[in-house]
Amino acid sequence: MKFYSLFLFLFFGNILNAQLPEGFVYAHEIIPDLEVELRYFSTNNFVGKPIEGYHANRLILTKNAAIALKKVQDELEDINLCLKVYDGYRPQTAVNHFIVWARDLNDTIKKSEFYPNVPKRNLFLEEYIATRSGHSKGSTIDLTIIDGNTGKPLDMGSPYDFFGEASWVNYSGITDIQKKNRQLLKSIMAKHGFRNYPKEWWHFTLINEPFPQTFFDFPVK
Ligand SMILES: C[C@@H](N)C(=O)N[C@H](C)C(=O)O
Ligand SMILES: [Zn+2]
Repeated sequence: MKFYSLFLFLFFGNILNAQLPEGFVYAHEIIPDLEVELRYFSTNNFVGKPIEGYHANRLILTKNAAIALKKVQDELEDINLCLKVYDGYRPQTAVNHFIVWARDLNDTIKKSEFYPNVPKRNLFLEEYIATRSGHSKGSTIDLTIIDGNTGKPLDMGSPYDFFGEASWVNYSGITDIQKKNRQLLKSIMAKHGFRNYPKEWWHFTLINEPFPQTFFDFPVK
């Protein structure tokens, strides 16, 4: 029976993955209980609109990144915590949408929420958003930790995609609990092969990423 289930999983898994480039998976195939809220598929992001290239709330990652992330999730579940992912593979089309949005300096509808202290014209310059993003290589993830019972995110001292010093990993103006939560995320991700981006506590890249030179541009659907 077990063999039969495995056969079905591999067979249908391969059909589902057929639209994805070799080496990519839907993260739920590897981590079925992963919480995913792709912010760029929604209006709850720094642009205030759904971002081009995102057609579904489906997390796509390289298979290597998904397997490593599963180990993080398993370890967190042992202490009644879980991961919540806000972004993973990001098509270049989406990055191009950010670039076009950034040129319109009059559109600051989400400034007070996401970048109150950084001039819009500096968001790329100060490296809060990249014109060629690691996300497009498929092994970079934006995520936080949530409570296993309530589903509430741990307090990280600043919200996801808050661009500014308060989101720098080593920012000193946060409480000890917030520092401890950031360190927990950073250390458990490091243990399973991910390095953190010092300006964003939520942004991690698999150190041995399989496509270090390739920026993909297939849609998220
Ligand atoms: C936009 C933000 N979530 C992010 O991922 N920033 C980094 C620098 C990127 O765009 O790759
Ligand atoms: Zn990121």
